[in-house]
Amino acid sequence: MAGTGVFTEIVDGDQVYKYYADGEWKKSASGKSVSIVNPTTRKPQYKVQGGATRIAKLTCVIRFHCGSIFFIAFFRLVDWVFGTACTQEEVNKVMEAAKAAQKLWARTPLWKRAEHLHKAAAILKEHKAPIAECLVKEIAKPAKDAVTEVVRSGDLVSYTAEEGVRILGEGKLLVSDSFPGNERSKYCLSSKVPLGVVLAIPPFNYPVNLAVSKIAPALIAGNSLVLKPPTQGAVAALHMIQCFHLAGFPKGLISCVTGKGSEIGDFLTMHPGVNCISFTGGDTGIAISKKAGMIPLQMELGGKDACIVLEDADLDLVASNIVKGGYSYSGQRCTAVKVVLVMESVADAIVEKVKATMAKLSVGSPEDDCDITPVVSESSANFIEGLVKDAKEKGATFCQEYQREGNLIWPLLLDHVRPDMRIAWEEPFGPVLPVIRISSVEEGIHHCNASNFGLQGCVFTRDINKAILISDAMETGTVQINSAPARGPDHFPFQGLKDSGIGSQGITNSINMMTKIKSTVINLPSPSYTMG
Ligand SMILES: NC(=O)C1=CN([C@@H]2O[C@H](COP(=O)(O)OP(=O)(O)OC[C@H]3O[C@@H](n4cnc5c(N)ncnc54)[C@H](OP(=O)(O)O)[C@@H]3O)[C@@H](O)[C@H]2O)C=CC1
Ligand SMILES: O=C(O)C(O)COP(=O)(O)O
Repeated sequence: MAGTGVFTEIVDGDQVYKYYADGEWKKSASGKSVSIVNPTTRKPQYKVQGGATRIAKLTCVIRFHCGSIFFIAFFRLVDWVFGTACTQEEVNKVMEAAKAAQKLWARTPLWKRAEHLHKAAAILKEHKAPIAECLVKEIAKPAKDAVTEVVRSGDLVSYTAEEGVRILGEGKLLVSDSFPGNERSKYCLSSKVPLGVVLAIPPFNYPVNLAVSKIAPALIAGNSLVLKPPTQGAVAALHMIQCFHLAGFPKGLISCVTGKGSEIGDFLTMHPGVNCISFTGGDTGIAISKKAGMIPLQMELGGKDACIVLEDADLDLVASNIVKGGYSYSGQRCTAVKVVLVMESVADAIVEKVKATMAKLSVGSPEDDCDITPVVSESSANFIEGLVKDAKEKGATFCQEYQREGNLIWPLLLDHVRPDMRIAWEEPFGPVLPVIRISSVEEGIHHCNASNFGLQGCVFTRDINKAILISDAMETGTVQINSAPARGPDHFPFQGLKDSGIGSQGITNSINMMTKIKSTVINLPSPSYTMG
């Protein structure tokens, strides 16, 4: 059970989860806590260190009632000065400890770093049940998917350890005589060295998996790591961190500070002690990339993944992929199918097949492992409802009746969506999927490329030549042929173009991204040619 057994020390007597710094679980001097609301019951479930002060709450009231930018800015400033999440002093200490620990860790043999990671992976998997329980309660992830997230995370950590040993164990030797005008008198040895302190900020929908996808590459490459988990999902992340603690990593190497991103985020992302930021989330990432200093950034942001369906597609395969891709975890995946662009001649058939498959989806609580569960927050449900209302007003065809109870929204397919509707472009992050009927492949590609996002896309056709041409024309980081978009397997490259991100994830790419190249050049007194 969460917070018990090996996890007892991570929670205090008042049932507030502690933050993790310098190898210890601590209570913040802020003396405040933030409640994590269970999306299903809509009641407070857990508490973590940090939290909104009265002033922050007042800020919201004033924003609501008068909306004055001046008042908002003033109260935000007051709020910032008085501090609400883990305090700035605590963050400073975390950064100092991370810097010191990193110097020693970088001198730890690679195979030993890998051993630690393998140990953490095994502990993580051993404790999958309490961590999955947190995912169910904090983010309403269906019970089986919650367990899968933890197991997948353990596998990711182990694979990263193995991959790190392989790719970091290799360097390059360059010789000078390949460049015009040079003799073979210089040998350049280049290898990958750590960046320093990596700041990891994952989103609510994979608080464990998208945390370890940053933690493991950072650590195997010899960096230290500071995690700011999403508030919704923080308790699952703190349990995961305890697994790393139990694996015996040196003090200060890994830290986890909690508190609302809106309050603690700027201080963290602009902290001079941070040498790299790996962020996954929404538009916040765009703002961070403008504020962060001259450090490497890995940004995985939103998406509006298009599914282009040609006349010759296997329609049953298309329908099952649209339902899986559009509605898994209630559409709260950056890689969810977010718009279907189907050729008019097969549109009726596809819509009927999708409707029939959707009718089999169970709707209810994550504890019952339902397919469709409540979305993460009331504000998210309200946002989704706004998109649905807009589509209704503008004449979309509702394939099912719109239903909502609290944060639970029944899966909805909207047919005959047109480009003037918000749902054609915006990311609902919920179980609502628009269908746009197209009369040519070019029209589909044009819609896909007109989006400000460019994460993934997919195309369904039996003609591989057409599929390749379409894939090449789509401005997205990945195109799936005959399958719905997906990030995994986790060693595949994963990247977004345009507003969907900077850099590339995937185990190998993340390890490389969290290192820099260091060269040592040996200058010989006279040219030397092998076997010469
Ligand atoms: N491309 C990808 O791989 C993925 C993209 N996403 C995108 O993320 C969005 C939904 O996730 P969501 O968690 O709501 O995204 P957010 O961008 O709201 O939050 C992501 C993380 O950033 C933190 N944060 C918030 N404000 C700041 C700040 N000013 N500075 C630093 N950190 C901050 C959040 O903390 P807190 O929770 O405390 O606010 C959270 O940990 C969708 O747009 C989705 O498409 C989601 C998953 C994967
Ligand atoms: O966070 C997300 O939404 C992803 O990175 C998608 O992961 P998935 O394709 O494995 O669900």
